[in-house]
Amino acid sequence: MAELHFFTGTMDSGKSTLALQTNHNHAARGRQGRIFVTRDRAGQGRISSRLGLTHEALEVDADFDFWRHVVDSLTQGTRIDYVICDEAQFYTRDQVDQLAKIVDELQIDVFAFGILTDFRTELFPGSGRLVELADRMNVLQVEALCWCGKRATHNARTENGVMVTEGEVVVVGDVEDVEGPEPTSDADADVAYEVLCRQHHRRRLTAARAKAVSLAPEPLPFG
Ligand SMILES: Nc1ncnc2c1ncn2[C@@H]1O[C@H](COP(=O)(O)OP(=O)(O)O)[C@@H](O)[C@H]1O
Ligand SMILES: Cc1cn([C@H]2C[C@H](O)[C@@H](COP(=O)(O)O)O2)c(=O)[nH]c1=O
Repeated sequence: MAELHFFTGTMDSGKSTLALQTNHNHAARGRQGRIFVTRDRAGQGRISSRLGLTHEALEVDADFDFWRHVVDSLTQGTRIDYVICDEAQFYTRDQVDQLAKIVDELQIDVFAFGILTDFRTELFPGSGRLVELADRMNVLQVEALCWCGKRATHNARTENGVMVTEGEVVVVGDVEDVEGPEPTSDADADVAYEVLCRQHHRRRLTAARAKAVSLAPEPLPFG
């Protein structure tokens, strides 16, 4: 029986790597796959992993109809045994419904990969629908870590090095090196991401801020 699989984890937890490994393992056994992505950091029509692997993929926009695309391909005689979907958090709820229909009606396996929540800790619509519909939901085994050493569970956004909790939901970007940039006050905000444990996300305590706080001089013992 075909299944709808949803693999999730924070940013930088290895989802794109696993997507490309999954594709490799199926293709190595002669299965024919279709690979889809939307708004990868590497640009249009590519899946890229921080381990250096990249693969071309079909770019999905908000109007793309997975069901139509797969049915048309099959009608034209193209074989499709499985479908890989990266950055699935950006898909619409309707698109995730189409993926479920592909599994149920066409018996094609779908492997979707994406982050669960945005920088405000709210579910992305596509990920929410995947949680609702997936046959199997898998949390990545390679844990990304907060600067404190605990498992990172949340994706924080920084602008000019300062954590923010308001703004556009979709801003393509990457995780900074652990300490992050020095805070600046440029008009054009430099957007980056950092993975944190829940406690440090709640307290808005990024690696850079934790370092600044720990280096602050002790208050003088007045009075
Ligand atoms: N230089 C490196 N050496 C070993 N592993 C690395 C290196 N750089 C990145 N990685 C691994 O790649 C993971 C990120 O993979 P990626 O597929 O890009 O993540 P995601 O798609 O979840 O954002 C990191 O968690 C880490 O395990
Ligand atoms: C938290 C959050 C992330 N994004 C963007 C940033 C990246 O381009 C992708 C996640 O990619 P990854 O392969 O999992 O690292 O999502 C966003 O647009 N909005 C957010 O709130």
